[in-house]
Amino acid sequence: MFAARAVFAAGQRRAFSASARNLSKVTVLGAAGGIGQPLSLLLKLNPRVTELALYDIRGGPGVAADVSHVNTKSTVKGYDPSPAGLAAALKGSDVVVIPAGVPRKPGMTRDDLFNTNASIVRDLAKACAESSPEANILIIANPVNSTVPIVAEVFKGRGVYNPKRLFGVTTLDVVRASRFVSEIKGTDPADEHITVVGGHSGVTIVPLFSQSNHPDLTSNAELVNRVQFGGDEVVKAKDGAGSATLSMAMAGARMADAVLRAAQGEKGVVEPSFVDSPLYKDQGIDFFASKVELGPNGVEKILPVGEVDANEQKLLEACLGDLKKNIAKGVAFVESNPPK
Ligand SMILES: NC(=O)C1=CN([C@@H]2O[C@H](COP(=O)(O)OP(=O)(O)OC[C@H]3O[C@@H](n4cnc5c(N)ncnc54)[C@H](O)[C@@H]3O)[C@@H](O)[C@H]2O)C=CC1
Ligand SMILES: O=C([O-])CC(=O)C(=O)O
Repeated sequence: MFAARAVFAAGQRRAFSASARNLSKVTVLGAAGGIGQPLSLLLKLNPRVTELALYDIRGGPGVAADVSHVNTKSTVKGYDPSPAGLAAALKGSDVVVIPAGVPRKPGMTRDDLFNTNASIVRDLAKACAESSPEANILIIANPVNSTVPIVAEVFKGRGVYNPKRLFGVTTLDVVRASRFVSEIKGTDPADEHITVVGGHSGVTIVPLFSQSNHPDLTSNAELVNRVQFGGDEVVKAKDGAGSATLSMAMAGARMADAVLRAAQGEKGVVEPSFVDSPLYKDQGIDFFASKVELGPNGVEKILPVGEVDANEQKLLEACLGDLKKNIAKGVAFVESNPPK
């Protein structure tokens, strides 16, 4: 339970409103994968989850049987890999987390996953639009900069798009940034709150150290690079066996917990996320990751990027160019390959 306490502790100190709704079904699509399994375990340890629905094209019921023996109160059910199984897993869900999709191998960029993962995410989005149109949808599958716009387009096509309920999970970027800073400064990472904005790949990941406890780090190019390419470090070390799974499960569980805390009435819950955002719409960029205040209806408020220094301004410019292309690619995919 220590891990769960560490992941969920922040929320326990805050007050809940009287109208809090405390029943929460959470669905994991891709539950038998490298991320899906530890994520399902962490969700089973979260007392805010009352029903856990685990779906995968292979192995969902096995993971569910295993996790269901963990002695916390929530019920766990695994679903058959059929359209009916998927629909049942989604029905009545409050939060759907999607780590379904292939991971990188050394030498690949996240964009190299597009050809495989775009259609996986499109088809799962269609199922969500049909069976859980009002759920909060948390996208982990890469490339996040393109898969989130894919989900938005599918929902728009079905007339059920609610921009307040769609989240690209970028939590791992702030988790890494706070850990890497703590290693350099010899501090507790729990005290290091690093804002990371932009997107979730390479130069679209923009850490804003000028806004942190250590503004001097803004000129530390090695650190900036490590945050932007932290995923590559894991891909290289796993040497063909995939990408980050355990740290990602922790980050995904933290994001799901934040959404649940806000849904259950807690005020002032802020997490970073890649969302439909007004911040750079005037430049034709419809999605952007920044700090987001969560509420009972999903996105409550998108916080501005805030002041940045000259180094960060350059990073932001590089980010926006790539991001625009990644988003356009997702939108174009659904236009040319609509879900059946
Ligand atoms: N957002 C982020 O920060 C991060 C994202 N990722 C991404 O998460 C994704 C998953 O990574 P891993 O869990 O390591 O991969 P994995 O290959 O271990 O697991 C993926 C799972 O998805 C399942 N799956 C495939 N198609 C499916 C479908 N149509 N419906 C349901 N399940 C389906 C597979 O059977 C498998 O169990 C990758 O795209 C990876 O790049 C990974 C780390 C961080
Ligand atoms: O690097 C990858 O491919 C997986 C990922 O998104 C990350 O670890 O941040």
